[in-house]
Amino acid sequence: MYIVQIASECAPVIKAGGLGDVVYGLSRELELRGHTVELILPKYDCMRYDHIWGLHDAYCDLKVPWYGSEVLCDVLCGWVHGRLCFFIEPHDKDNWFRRGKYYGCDDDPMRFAFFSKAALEFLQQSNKRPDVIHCHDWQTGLIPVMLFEIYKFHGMEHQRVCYTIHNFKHQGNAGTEVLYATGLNRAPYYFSPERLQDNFNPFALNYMKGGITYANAVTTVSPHHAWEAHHGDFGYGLGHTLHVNQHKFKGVLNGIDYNLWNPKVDKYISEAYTPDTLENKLYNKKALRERLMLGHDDRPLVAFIGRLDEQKGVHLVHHAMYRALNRGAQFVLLGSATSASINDHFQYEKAHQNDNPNCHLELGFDEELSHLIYAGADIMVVPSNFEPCGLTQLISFKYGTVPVVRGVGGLVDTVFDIDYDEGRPPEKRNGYVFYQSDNYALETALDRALDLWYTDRGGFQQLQRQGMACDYSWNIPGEQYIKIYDGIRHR
Ligand SMILES: Nc1ncnc2c1ncn2[C@@H]1O[C@H](COP(=O)(O)OP(=O)(O)O[C@H]2O[C@H](CO)[C@@H](O)[C@H](O)[C@H]2O)[C@@H](O)[C@H]1O
Repeated sequence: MYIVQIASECAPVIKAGGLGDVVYGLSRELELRGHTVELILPKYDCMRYDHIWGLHDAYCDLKVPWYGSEVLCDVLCGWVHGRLCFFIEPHDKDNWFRRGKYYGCDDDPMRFAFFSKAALEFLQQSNKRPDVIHCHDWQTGLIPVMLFEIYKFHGMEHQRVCYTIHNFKHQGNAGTEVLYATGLNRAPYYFSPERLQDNFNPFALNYMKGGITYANAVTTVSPHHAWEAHHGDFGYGLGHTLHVNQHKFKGVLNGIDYNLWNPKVDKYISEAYTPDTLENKLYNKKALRERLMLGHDDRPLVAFIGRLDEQKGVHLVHHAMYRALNRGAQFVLLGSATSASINDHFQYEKAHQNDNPNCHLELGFDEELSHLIYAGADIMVVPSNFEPCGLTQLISFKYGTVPVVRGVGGLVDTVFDIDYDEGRPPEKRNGYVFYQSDNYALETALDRALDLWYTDRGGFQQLQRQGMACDYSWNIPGEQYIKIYDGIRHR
């Protein structure tokens, strides 16, 4: 099969969070299974050019219709750790992808509407006719809309779309201007409840709703979150739209790429290890402590890695830090804040903990350091308010780091409480789970993890090995996506 992935991220060249990991990991898995995969991405000024091999011009003077005129683009092509990627670079007066950041601009809806349009123009003009276009999140929600309303009539009638939602909270809203810019026009047609009209703001179009409505298959990134989004509050207003489209909606649990996330081969960690040589994990704890100038006494090390966003339960991250410190553990945080107020809060905490030999807060994005933290920590906290899948607990398992998580979304599908998950034999359990979102609930799980570390080192190591034995590779999800593609492609 010929599959084109269109997304706003692909790790490690463009990564703001888990979306990038998934786009890369899934593409690699599909290729390993013998399919042809190409990726289309924006060419941001701030992406990691050091991860692209052989970047060269692939298609010059791509003319993309925009507001009844045209925007000239170059398309460059290169390999990102073996994956063939096309990068679209518009020569526009607003410098859409030359902002020094991936997201967070007032005109994000217009930037990514343009990217979606340009990606389709590129396919159309370069005569690429994939069996399946797989697009991701709100940034590419307009792709199926434009494919079936415009490009279908220009030689692309056989293409089918799979649309994956990684985060329902960000849906992409715009007004009529986006219809005139993209050439969709016909405002009354699209501003209807069956098409793109937002379910709560009648004056807004909703890209994600468009993606759900027009795509041939819609997925989110875990079965439990699919249920929550459809039946609970986590669809952020799209529950009804999911209900109407339930015949084509399902949850497929993410995998992680064990070529990249694997303590046996990881080049960013100080000492390789496997379940059989778990004692070598200690060298990584030592290296992490040296790098962050932490003390070296015999204490457990608790970590958090993630975007510092309301989604991640920042109030509980804050509490986990103080609880861990009070219980005599060390605490390491790696995160970049998504709002000024959260950033200010953690900057204040960082200054406050500056001289503490048992605490380190690293505020920013640092891929290399994240690997060493996964390898060096004993316990990883994931106290999310909502979590469509969650990759940090999956990576933690592979590195023998025990997750302490809140039981929501994909965390429910992947973490099984060692003390309380009665539906599963003890040797298949792998972490600690709590359910409420107050401090006390977090303590009930974090304390149990720390108690085991303090009182039964052998038991703790056994739990680490049980996590390492779990298979959260792309193997099974890869197969599930192929089935979905097969079900929608034109025969
Ligand atoms: N400051 C930092 N420095 C270095 N690395 C950092 C970092 N902050 C985060 N990371 C890394 O980024 C990834 C984050 O994964 P998450 O599952 O938390 O994704 P996120 O919430 O962004 O995405 C959404 O998409 C993913 C993928 O579908 C879903 O798993 C998730 O639930 C959903 O919210 C991990 O690889 C983590 O190590």
